[in-house]
Amino acid sequence: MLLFLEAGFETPATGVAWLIHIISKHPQVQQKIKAELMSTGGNTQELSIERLDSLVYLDRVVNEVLRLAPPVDGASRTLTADDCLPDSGTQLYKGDEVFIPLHTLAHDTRLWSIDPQLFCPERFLDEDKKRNPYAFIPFGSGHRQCVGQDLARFEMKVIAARLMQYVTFGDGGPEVNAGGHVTSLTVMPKHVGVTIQFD
Ligand code: HEM
Repeated sequence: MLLFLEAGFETPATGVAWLIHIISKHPQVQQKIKAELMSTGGNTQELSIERLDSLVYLDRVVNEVLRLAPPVDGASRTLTADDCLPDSGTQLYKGDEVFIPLHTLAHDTRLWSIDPQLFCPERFLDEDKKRNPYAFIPFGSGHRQCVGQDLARFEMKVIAARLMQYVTFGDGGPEVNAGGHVTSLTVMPKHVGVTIQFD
């Protein structure tokens, strides 16, 4: 239970902080989310499961936030048997700990067609749809992958949709909204300063 609280509290909160920081610098992305909300329900404020499911552009935005700024930057595995890496032939031994750099994979130019430094939700629709399956694993992979990932995506999507129904975020300027990062349990944005306009 404690693990669930520890693993499940800060992570989506960090994801939402990154989302607000990033979309504040991309007004056109906010306009597209708002347009999608209008086209799927007009002025109604209700966010049913069906309506949330139909917000496919918002899914791409959440994915792109998790790719550009993954709240967890790595996972690790301990080898239970000797093995070697397929391409390089590097020998690994039982008991070795291997670090899987989730952030690095998500920013490796060899694995992405569209510049991975760019915030581009459309990449999940276009060129990068057929990417290497391990290029984007913000919740890890395999049988120890994050058990809370559906809940986390749902939380981020509901919060983003609700916010976009009521407000538009503006960039608070190069210093207060400088981003950067600070690492504790998660990798959080260091400087988030946005303006909030009520629509
Ligand atoms: C954006 C939010 C989240 C991110 C980025 C995230 C990321 C991760 C990552 C990278 C791992 C390690 C996976 C691996 O080793 O392959 C993990 C494990 C875990 N996560 Fe999440 N997580 C998030 C939200 C949540 C939530 C909401 C919960 C629970 C309510 C949760 C519960 C757990 C648990 C219990 C584990 C350990 C699983 C195991 O060892 O079998 N996480 N998470």
